[in-house]
Amino acid sequence: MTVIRPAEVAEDLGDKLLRWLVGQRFFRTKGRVPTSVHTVRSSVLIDGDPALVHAMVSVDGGDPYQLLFGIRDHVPDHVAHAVIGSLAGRTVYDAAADPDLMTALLDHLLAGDSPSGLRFEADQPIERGVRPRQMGVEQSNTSLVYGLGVLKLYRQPEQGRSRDVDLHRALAGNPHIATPLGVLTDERVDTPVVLGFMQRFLPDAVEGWAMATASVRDLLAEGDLHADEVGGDFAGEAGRLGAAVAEVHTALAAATGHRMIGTEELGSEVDAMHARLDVVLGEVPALVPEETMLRAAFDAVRGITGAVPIHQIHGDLHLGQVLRTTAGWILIDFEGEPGATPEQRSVPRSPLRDVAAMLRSFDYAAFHLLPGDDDRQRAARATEWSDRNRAAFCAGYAEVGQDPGEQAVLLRALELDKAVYEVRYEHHNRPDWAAIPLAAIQRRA
Ligand SMILES: Nc1ncnc2c1ncn2[C@@H]1O[C@H](COP(=O)(O)OP(=O)(O)O)[C@@H](O)[C@H]1O
Ligand SMILES: O=P(O)(O)O[C@H]1O[C@H](CO)[C@@H](O[C@H]2O[C@H](CO)[C@@H](O)[C@H](O)[C@H]2O)[C@H](O)[C@H]1O
Repeated sequence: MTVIRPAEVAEDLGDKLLRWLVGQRFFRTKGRVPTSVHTVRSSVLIDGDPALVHAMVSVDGGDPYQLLFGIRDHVPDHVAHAVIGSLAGRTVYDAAADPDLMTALLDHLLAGDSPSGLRFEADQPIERGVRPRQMGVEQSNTSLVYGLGVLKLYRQPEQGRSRDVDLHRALAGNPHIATPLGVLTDERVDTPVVLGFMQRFLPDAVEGWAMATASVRDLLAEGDLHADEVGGDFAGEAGRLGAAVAEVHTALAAATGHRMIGTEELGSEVDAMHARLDVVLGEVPALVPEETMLRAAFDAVRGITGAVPIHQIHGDLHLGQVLRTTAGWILIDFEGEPGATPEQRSVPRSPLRDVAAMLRSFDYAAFHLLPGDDDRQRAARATEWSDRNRAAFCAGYAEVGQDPGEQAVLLRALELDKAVYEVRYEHHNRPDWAAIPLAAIQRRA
């Protein structure tokens, strides 16, 4: 009789696994057809029917993905959508979709001393036997809600330390983060890899992006009223968000250290902005007419005479990374700058970089309904919304931290640098939206 070889489930599934992976949001090797899978390491966490296999699987030799294979003789209806293929008459599927196996997974981890080489270090007591549900949001990882906690499994975990975990732990007790509850580590390798992070689940959380865009929609639906007159005005929230971001910055500076930089280091920042622009100009011809203006805005930073503070910041702040709860604004996902190496992400930065990123996000929220729309009145309303909320955010920030308006030259350069990044991001990922950052750059000419 043919048997399943747990250590080679990925190889034995072969093309079926590749086809499944290509359809997953977390699969990053888009644009070319993958051809091979290789199990870097694996452990059988549960043997029998069902079985659970944890595997780190490399595709075409790239950084491994974290996969959880469920294996059953007969799959119940509720996991039918997660089937990857069959082997030796048994069905193999994505176990993250199976609450029974995910209940068993957490219990296995909490039991400790696991021969599987997976270790869960709890920051707070965690209840056992809780049946989870998958978060079910658009996300690049996989999150499971276990009662009061949400466990995020990193689908393509980074080697070495996790910035997300380290900064959350450094901020433990801060009211503007989701409390860290525990960390899942892979100890089958010499340098442990963080595979998962559990944090307090916030059942009443609403994403800032959802709130902001609902407010914009309310304004655009009104012919006669202004931003401060419509029901869904967001400026109060924008101000509170600014204060929350400033509080987190102050706490990060206190917990992880801060220092001042002068002309020389600012000059290196400017060089980096030019280098990023060089890349995007080569890829997106529509940006070429803005080159002179952009370079002048970057070079203006060389003229800043006073010292500028730097410390650890969020690094990827936008309205999709902030949640409004009944207790206030929460910042999530401190993984840092997307696309950057772990070393680049851990470099201390000006907190204005986060401010600039959030200001860009207000512009996105304002204009996301308008690409391809040349109705001047709607564009004027969107501009009104953006200006009002950007100003409110900065005013809220200034109540707690340094007034961003006092560093207008640096803020402008950072905002344009972010918009250049966005032009490239949209060009590759959401071409319909490329007009949003491009128009913002053109407006600031
Ligand atoms: N602690 C939490 N409580 C409630 N919802 C959360 C929590 N953390 C994240 N979320 C929700 O899950 C989404 C994805 O989370 P995120 O950490 O950004 O995952 P990813 O890195 O996979 O994109 C968030 O946008 C938010 O809607
Ligand atoms: O996946 P991440 O959250 O790390 O960030 C990436 O995707 C973001 C889009 O979801 C993208 O953000 C851009 O679009 C947002 C609206 O969807 C907007 O609020 C941001 O200002 C804009 O940068 C982010 O750039 C990208 O890295």
